[in-house]
Amino acid sequence: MKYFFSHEGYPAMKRLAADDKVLVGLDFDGTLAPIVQDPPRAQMSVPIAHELERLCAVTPVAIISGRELGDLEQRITVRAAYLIGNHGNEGLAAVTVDGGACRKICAEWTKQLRRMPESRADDVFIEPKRYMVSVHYRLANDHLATQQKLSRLFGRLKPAPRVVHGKCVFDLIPPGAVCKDDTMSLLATQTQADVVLYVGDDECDELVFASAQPDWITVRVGYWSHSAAKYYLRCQREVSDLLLLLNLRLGLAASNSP
Ligand SMILES: O=P(O)(O)OC[C@H]1O[C@H](O[C@H]2O[C@H](CO)[C@@H](O)[C@H](O)[C@H]2O)[C@H](O)[C@@H](O)[C@@H]1O
Repeated sequence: MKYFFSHEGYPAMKRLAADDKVLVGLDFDGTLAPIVQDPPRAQMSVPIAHELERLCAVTPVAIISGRELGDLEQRITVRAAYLIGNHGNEGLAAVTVDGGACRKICAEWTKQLRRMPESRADDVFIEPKRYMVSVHYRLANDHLATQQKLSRLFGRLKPAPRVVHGKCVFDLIPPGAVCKDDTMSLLATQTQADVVLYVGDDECDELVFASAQPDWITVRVGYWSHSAAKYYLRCQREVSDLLLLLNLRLGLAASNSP
């Protein structure tokens, strides 16, 4: 993994030029918004919101989140080409998932989990969504022990979920539902982009990094030695610098100057 804002990141920056069609994929929590203890309080900083608005005006931007679409819409007030919830299961016409079946499975998992005494702890929060169930444990004192306890519970769920581990959260994905890797690859084909850039920070985003085409520019927020991303940013605050750079490269700054 190379630091994006270094001479090693320069070839990637150079590819982000105004005469190419650049598709920008962005994750929300941990990327556009800093991680906070209380999920409803997550929001973009003013510089990030400002740069994102400018970027959306010049190039197709896809914001892909594990959040529900309605939740995401309240946090993203700019007009992005694609606003996608539940990792891709909401907001993208090309994804044809059986919503009714997913909802039934998620409701069933929620019921099963709520019946298990181990998941009723105050420090575990079950967030049922339409296309998946998220189980949060940020408030737990012992993260490792809680992770292990929850993983054992998930092994008892019927039907068996696909489990994706985020930041102090497990996403339980029903059979047949898509994840961010499927979503990004679909978008790259659909938009016929010359250059694809994807920025994210957790395990769902690692699925995109790992399945990316060799020429995609993949950027992880926060260094992790096992990451499949080519580049990293040191911290979430650097996302605004990346967006600013994109806006400069894509020519918006020039066209806005008096
Ligand atoms: O795909 P993302 O946009 O990264 O969404 C993934 C999950 O993000 C949210 O949870 C995470 O952020 C919270 C606020 O910072 C934090 O408290 C939590 O511990 C993180 O896991 C969101 O609440 C989930 O619904 C998303 O699935």
